[in-house]
Amino acid sequence: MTTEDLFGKAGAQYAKNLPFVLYRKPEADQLNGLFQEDDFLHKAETFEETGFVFSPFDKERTRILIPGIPELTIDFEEETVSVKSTTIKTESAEENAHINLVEKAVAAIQNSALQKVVISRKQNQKIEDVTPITIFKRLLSNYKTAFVYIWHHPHVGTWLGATPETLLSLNGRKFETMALAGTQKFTGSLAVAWGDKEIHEQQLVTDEIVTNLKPFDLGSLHVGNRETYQAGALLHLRTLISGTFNTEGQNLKALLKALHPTPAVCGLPRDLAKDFIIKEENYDRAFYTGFLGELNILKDTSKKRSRRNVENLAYKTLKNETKLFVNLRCMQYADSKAIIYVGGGITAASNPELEWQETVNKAQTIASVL
Ligand SMILES: C=C(O[C@@H]1C=C(C(=O)O)C=C[C@H]1O)C(=O)O
Repeated sequence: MTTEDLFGKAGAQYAKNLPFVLYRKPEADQLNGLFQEDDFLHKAETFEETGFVFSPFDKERTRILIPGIPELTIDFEEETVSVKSTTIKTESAEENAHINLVEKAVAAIQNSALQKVVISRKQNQKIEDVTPITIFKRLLSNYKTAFVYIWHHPHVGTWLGATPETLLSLNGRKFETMALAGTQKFTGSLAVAWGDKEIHEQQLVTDEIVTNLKPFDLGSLHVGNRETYQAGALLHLRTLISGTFNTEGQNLKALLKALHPTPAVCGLPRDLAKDFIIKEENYDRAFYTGFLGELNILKDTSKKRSRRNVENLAYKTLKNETKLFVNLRCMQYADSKAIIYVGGGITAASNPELEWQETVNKAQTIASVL
């Protein structure tokens, strides 16, 4: 299918108010899409389903599935789309409420076993005369290293995002995940200094992911070096974590239960952080900080034709692949407004005003495509 056909199909689907998702994986040279012919709300219950899963932050709530095998484009080339960036306007009441909540989180960390908690908020932004598919095109053009998507379901709404964070990539016995935390503005160079707060906060995430993976039947585990990673106008600290399981066909449900929500979006210890979030945040995160992506898609992973394997060409290596991302840097599209979701990790060393500013910076990177 051509890119134009895929966009045409998505536009028609949106006009008919039927479920669909369009997405591009990080650095990929293909655009993918999945379309549903009716408005049935399918659920991902066992994680043995095939399709595209869209899961809320709260594991107890419905995880939505658009079933099937994704269509892909063969001629995808990113257009460079220029946009006049919208500037976020914040209210002082929002600022005070966020700062108070961060202060409360710091006090809870000082006075209990809580070590880190991610505090977030939503920000409404007026938009005019722009379709969600146009916003998606702008995200594609601005965030080449991100997982970029537009997801629509008539019973749920329209969500868009460009997330820098992989939750889990699983192909046969091989897996990859990452610890991403710590934020500063990108000002032209990756050679930046990081404070102790950010290094500590990110190390907590790495350690917790490794601890949660250890009970599985691992063949190997590799924890990469901590590196500075650019996500649009922001920089983060990132550690890639990869390895193999001893057998194929891991219990995906159990793995996701172990990994999600990571301390990058919830906190540590997980239950204490989650209780704090549910009790204190005072709004519904819905799909923000949940996860999304391809579930159990059969992929041909055989090596490209070479002299050595030419006689083996009859034996294609078909493996089930799952590629899930954390739903960050995202927004909900509603008639004339975008609801942008942003947060940041709080530790004992957090400065409440700086944490507020971090959420403004994050909202601003998303608003730059509106
Ligand atoms: C929670 C968000 O991002 C997470 C929190 C970060 C931080 O606290 O510095 C950085 C990257 C993400 O792990 C968000 O973007 O809304």
